[in-house]
Amino acid sequence: MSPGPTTPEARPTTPEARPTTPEAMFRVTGFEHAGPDARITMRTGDWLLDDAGVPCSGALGVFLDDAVGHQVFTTRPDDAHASVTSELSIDVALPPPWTGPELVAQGWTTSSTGRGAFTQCRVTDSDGAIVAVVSNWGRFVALPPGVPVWSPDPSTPEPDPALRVSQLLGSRPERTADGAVLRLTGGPELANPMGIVHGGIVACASERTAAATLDDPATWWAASIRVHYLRPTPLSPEVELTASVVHRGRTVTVVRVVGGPLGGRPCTDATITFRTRD
Ligand SMILES: CC(C)(COP(=O)(O)OP(=O)(O)OC[C@H]1O[C@@H](n2cnc3c(N)ncnc32)[C@H](O)[C@@H]1OP(=O)(O)O)[C@@H](O)C(=O)NCCC(=O)NCCSC(=O)Cc1ccccc1
Repeated sequence: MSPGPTTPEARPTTPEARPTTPEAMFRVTGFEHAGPDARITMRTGDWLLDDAGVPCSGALGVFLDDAVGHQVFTTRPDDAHASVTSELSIDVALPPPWTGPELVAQGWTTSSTGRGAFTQCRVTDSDGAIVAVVSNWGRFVALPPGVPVWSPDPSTPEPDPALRVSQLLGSRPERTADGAVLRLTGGPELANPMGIVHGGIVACASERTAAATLDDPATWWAASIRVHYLRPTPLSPEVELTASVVHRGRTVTVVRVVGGPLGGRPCTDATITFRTRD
């Protein structure tokens, strides 16, 4: 069945009407490095909420991709190189909601080669409870001409704090006979500095698309999100994410989400595992 276009939202802008960034949308700040270790924070707020007002694991995508991705970036061989996420594994240890006002990711480099690094981080909430454990196979790539070396900009203005995940992504998934589909119309707010869709945005959109296949979403939470980034996801034409249910159990549901440009080759292949909230 071919779905119609998903419901578009107004594109998030900042109070100054400047385009925002994935980091500003999801309140990811405080990039700190001390030797081989990293510390990054995400404030909690409405940007963690789904349309029903329930916090969702996908909203952690940008934060967690940055936490492990920035760790790879800092080990790049020189300023002529950047890094990309090749495979991201997010294990969410604690069902949401998580205690705010902030979540803290502490990361490290587990191993590195000339091609990239395997990095990991552990995320805690403001009670000190472990929220997630994350791994990343990151790869060095030549920095495209004209792209400056990435430096997180804490001065980027943030959009309206009342905006929830689907409003920040700019669209909602639709359930289909086979699963669910989400179409990202793709603006600069979804991109990383290299102009491709941010890996954390793909992780978030994949989890949101997978959740749309659930019969009673409020009774489930995404306990793991694993994304293979097969090739860069371009911002245009629109990006289509298609979810299909691999297994629908009583307490565990596994959903596969494949993403890429509409009508084009797949760029990402994600597996999301939902568990019941009991
Ligand atoms: C490089 C590798 C990871 C591994 O590749 P392998 O499998 O060994 O390589 P293979 O040569 O077989 O090529 C396979 C396909 O890949 C394409 N391609 C390869 N190299 C390049 C290149 N340099 N540039 C452009 N395309 C390249 C290549 O043309 C081919 O596609 P085709 O068949 O022609 O259509 C690749 O899978 C890839 O780019 N994945 C996507 C990663 C991604 O988008 N991650 C998420 C965003 S990261 C993020 O947001 C984090 C962040 C946050 C904030 C700030 C900064 C960062």
